[in-house]
Amino acid sequence: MKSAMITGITGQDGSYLAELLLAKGYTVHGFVRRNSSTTRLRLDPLFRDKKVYNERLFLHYADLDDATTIRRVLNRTQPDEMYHLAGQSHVGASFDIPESTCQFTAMGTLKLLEIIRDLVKKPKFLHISSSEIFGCPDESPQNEWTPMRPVSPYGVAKAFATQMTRLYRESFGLFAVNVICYNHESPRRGESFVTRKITRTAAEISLGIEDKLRMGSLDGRRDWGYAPDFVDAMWRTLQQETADDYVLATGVTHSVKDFLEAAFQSVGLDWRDHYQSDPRYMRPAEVTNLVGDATNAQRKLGWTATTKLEGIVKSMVKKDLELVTESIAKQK
Ligand SMILES: C[C@H]1O[C@H](OP(=O)(O)OP(=O)(O)OC[C@H]2O[C@@H](n3cnc4c(=O)[nH]c(N)nc43)[C@H](O)[C@@H]2O)[C@@H](O)[C@@H](O)C1=O
Repeated sequence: MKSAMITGITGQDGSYLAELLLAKGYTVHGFVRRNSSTTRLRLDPLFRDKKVYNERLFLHYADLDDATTIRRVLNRTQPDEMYHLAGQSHVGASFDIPESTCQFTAMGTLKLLEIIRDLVKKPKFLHISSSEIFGCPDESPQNEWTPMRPVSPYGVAKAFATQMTRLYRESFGLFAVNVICYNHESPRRGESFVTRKITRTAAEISLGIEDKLRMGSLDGRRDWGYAPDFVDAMWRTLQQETADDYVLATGVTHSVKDFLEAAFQSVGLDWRDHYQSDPRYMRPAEVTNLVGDATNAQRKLGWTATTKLEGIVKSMVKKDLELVTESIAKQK
């Protein structure tokens, strides 16, 4: 049976990917950062299955800049596939912390590529890139050949890592893939991203424990897909004979305002009664209208994004209503 290593296993995509690979019979390893909390909520369902937890799921401490530990663990575990999903992924935050964003997202990826280049048994490597590499592009929709014109420190870091992944494929012969992911959401999305912030606050307002939703610009449009669809495509990319780059997107955009309206409507509220503009959430530069062309993924992987935004909003609001209700009950 195959084995895989996942960086960023505790995140939204990492947890869905771990589930998918375990269901396919893989042994799954994950790198996790050491901190004082051992709570890993998104992996809890996997930890509860004692057979999986004891025999096929292994977590290893290593920060992305700890090359010695990463090399040692990779030498010991010898995975067939490596999915590199970790890094500072908040675009807004990258304007406040550009150095650490580049250290982990850009240099962290280069370090992994360097380690793999030296391994005797080289795993197939996937780098999760981002539509942020296109920034404000001249063409729409964007594909794998659209020039990179990033407008955030995060986008610049991802552009560097994407180009390095291509270079290690073309110059050093690694099986190295970029998946250029447009926004992808789910009930496991981090609460500081706009979709989850909206669904969480809509749930709180409808249950009477919050009144206002403070936000930045509502004008941006996003090509929003569903995270479990995206991790399925990630797995497919490493089952191919040759490595390539793939845009993963739905090809349809909606505005932040559309999302807001849909989420509030689903709990019977009008967002205009609760929305408050807050300059803290405005960014120095915005990508306004990114939309992806996933033809390459469709043709080579047989993949299309299946879940529509309406279904994503509903599933997120439903989960947040459950979570907020639970936390209110605990406080009583
Ligand atoms: C593809 C790409 O996708 C994601 O990056 P993002 O598109 O920046 O996602 P977001 O949910 O932070 O913002 C979406 C939009 O919503 C606006 N917005 C308004 N008010 C708030 C607000 O209060 N919070 C946030 N976070 N955004 C706000 C914000 O200005 C922007 O126009 C990451 O996964 C990234 O890793 C990635 O690769």
